Amino acid sequence: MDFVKQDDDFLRRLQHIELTNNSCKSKDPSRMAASLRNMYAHFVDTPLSDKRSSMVMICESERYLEKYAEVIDQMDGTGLNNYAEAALALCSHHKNESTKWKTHLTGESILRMCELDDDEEADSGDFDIDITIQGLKEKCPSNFPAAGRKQVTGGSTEPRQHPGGASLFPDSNVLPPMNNRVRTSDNHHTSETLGRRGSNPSVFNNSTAVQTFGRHKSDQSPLNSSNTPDNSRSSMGLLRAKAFHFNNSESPDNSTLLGQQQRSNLPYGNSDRSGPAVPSTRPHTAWDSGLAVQREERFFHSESPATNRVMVNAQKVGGPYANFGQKRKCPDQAVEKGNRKYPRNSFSCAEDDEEPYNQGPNENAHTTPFRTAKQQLVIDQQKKNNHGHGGDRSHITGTSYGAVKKSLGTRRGPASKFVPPVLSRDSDENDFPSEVTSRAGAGFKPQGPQTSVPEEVEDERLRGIDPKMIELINNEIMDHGTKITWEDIAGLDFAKKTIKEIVVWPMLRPDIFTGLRGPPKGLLLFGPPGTGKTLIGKCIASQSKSTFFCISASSLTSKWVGEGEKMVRALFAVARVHQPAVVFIDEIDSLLAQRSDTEHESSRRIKTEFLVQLDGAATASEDRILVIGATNRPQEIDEAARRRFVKRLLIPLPEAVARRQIVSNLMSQQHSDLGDNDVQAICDQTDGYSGADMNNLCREAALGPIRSIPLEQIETITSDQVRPITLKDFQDALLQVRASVSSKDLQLYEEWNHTFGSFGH
Ligand SMILES: Nc1ncnc2c1ncn2[C@@H]1O[C@H](COP(=O)(O)OP(=O)(O)OP(=O)(O)O)[C@@H](O)[C@H]1O
Repeated sequence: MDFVKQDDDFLRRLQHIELTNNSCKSKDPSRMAASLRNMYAHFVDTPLSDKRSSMVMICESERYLEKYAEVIDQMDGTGLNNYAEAALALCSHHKNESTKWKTHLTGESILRMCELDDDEEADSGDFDIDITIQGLKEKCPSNFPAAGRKQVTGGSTEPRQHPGGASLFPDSNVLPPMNNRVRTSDNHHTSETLGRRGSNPSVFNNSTAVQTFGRHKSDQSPLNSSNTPDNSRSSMGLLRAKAFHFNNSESPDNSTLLGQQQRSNLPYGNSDRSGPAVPSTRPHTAWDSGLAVQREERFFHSESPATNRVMVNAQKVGGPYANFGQKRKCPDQAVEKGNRKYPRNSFSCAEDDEEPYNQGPNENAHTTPFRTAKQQLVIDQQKKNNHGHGGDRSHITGTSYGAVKKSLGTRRGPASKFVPPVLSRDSDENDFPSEVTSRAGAGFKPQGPQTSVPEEVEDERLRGIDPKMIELINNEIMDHGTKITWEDIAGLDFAKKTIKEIVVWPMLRPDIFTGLRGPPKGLLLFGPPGTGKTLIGKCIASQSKSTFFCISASSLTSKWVGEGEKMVRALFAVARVHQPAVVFIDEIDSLLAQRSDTEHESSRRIKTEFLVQLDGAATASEDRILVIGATNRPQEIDEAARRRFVKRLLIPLPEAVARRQIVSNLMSQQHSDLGDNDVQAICDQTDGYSGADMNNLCREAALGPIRSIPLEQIETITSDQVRPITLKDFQDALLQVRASVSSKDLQLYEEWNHTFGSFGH
């Protein structure tokens, strides 16, 4: 930065910016407006004799500009925030929400930008651009050779000669189509003026080039503002992709110039040409960052008549994205019409065409409020989310309820797609995207904009329950996984038999199982982790044709602090509506832990509510709700709660037969050459493995054939060329996957089972 310090002029300008910044802090709108204009004029009016120094000036100025954004953003309705943000965007490449960005501009990137632009210019289509150099407006034919039309030496006012000898700019009033800009080679600045064809030439008393957009009316330079120190204005040659337009005219006519100009002269600005538009106030996207060419289009008007209209346009002049004062077009259209392909994320289709912020000043610029990039981002995000859910669900606050990601009662494993067989509202599903209905399952009724309250609210039993919670339960806690059969659960014969007798049959035939034969309302499954407790819960729901609600107790206590008991109440209420129902509560020990002095008040309330609900489910004989608690730490459960789980079943580690079944089941879905002896060998070596451990072992072994594929073939090899899984793969996998349950823990389960369990063997 030393060379900057030597640059007195630069320092003077920085000082001025600093002063201006201070005056901005006065928060006086009129003073601020004037200050900003002056600041901006200094900012722009730099004798850009050196690319690097101007670049550094931009970098140095950025923090002041960011301050502007902060100060001015607090002032709604002044329009000045546009100004600051636009100026900020000049430096920040749209990263004006961050304080830690670094400019993309480097000496190299700037030079590269010019070269790349040269290439792009050769490709771009025909369109018209007025060129103004030193007050001379000339024209260039679109078919003029690139080399010829790009170089204008010395900022000379002499028309550039066509290689063939003809003047490039024979007639300033008749402007045939041309491509792109003219660059002055002495100062490396770019002259880009998008003027209206046939209009009077704009006057720039400076040999540096200026990039402007719009018709220059009444011989006014677009920078000819009374508020600017002089009429000499030079653009930031480095940032030639951006244009700054100062216009002091109060003529209403001028307010419409820019949009008109743009439509008539730019390739996609023309109404009969379609193409993707600049993603206006969107955050910086990657598609153009390599060129360091950003596009920003924005109009804003000061409320003060004395305040100039300022246009900031970061379009690349004549580039394929050029669009100004024009609604954006869907990129698909562009593809259809043979234009360039653009990253879809950079654009919005359909509904975006309705967005006002991208319209020209003669359209809605006066009536639509300006949005900052951040605001626009939030709006876009909301739109995206709403679309993803098949309707307006904005009534669900993402921070509290209805988060897209399933956060409660999440369980892993294949059963996550269980479809409850009880509810059938298939007719509604057809109207919604498949991902919505599949995610929410049969019990889910997507809501359109008009129906903000779930239909269950209509139910008497849901009176007083927060509709948001109801929806959360429907979407997040009600499980809609795949159907589980008893055969899917290896081993555990005693547990399966007991459950069928005391739970499934009574739920299937409530008319027979009445009175003393009535099913227990609480079932406790305890045992080592990964032994299939959740699997059993899902199987019960599936086989008893019940709706399955699965929630993790720790979520209730930790995530829903202060609302946990409401959640419990809502959960049981919804379960009552969806009878027969199975409420599976994993890690129930964390919900029903024994009382202690350190127990948190909210935890105590949740526990109390849960026991009340459990009692209610038990006493209301007509209710067919089964509560299944699962735990790895049964000894921690409060004795009052334990009493309510009248059946307590140990779900032990799978025996050899069960392990064998697990391996066989999983391998049957894979290409393997395991014989019976191999499977037996695997079972012999996996004593003490849980069902989940066996699952992991098989997964690890299944990766063996993939690992043996040479790296260079991994992209091309077909699936039938992958070798089968062998015993060797399992032996390797056994080194990776160990048993997760200790024998000491097993002993504890056995003891507790012996004391409290419903053991039958
Ligand atoms: N008996 C079993 N038969 C088949 N697969 C099993 C069995 N036990 C466990 N698994 C496998 O292990 C995975 C985890 O099982 P599950 O979640 O039901 O265990 P869990 O006992 O509920 O575990 P945790 O106590 O940690 O919650 C299942 O998805 C399944 O793939």
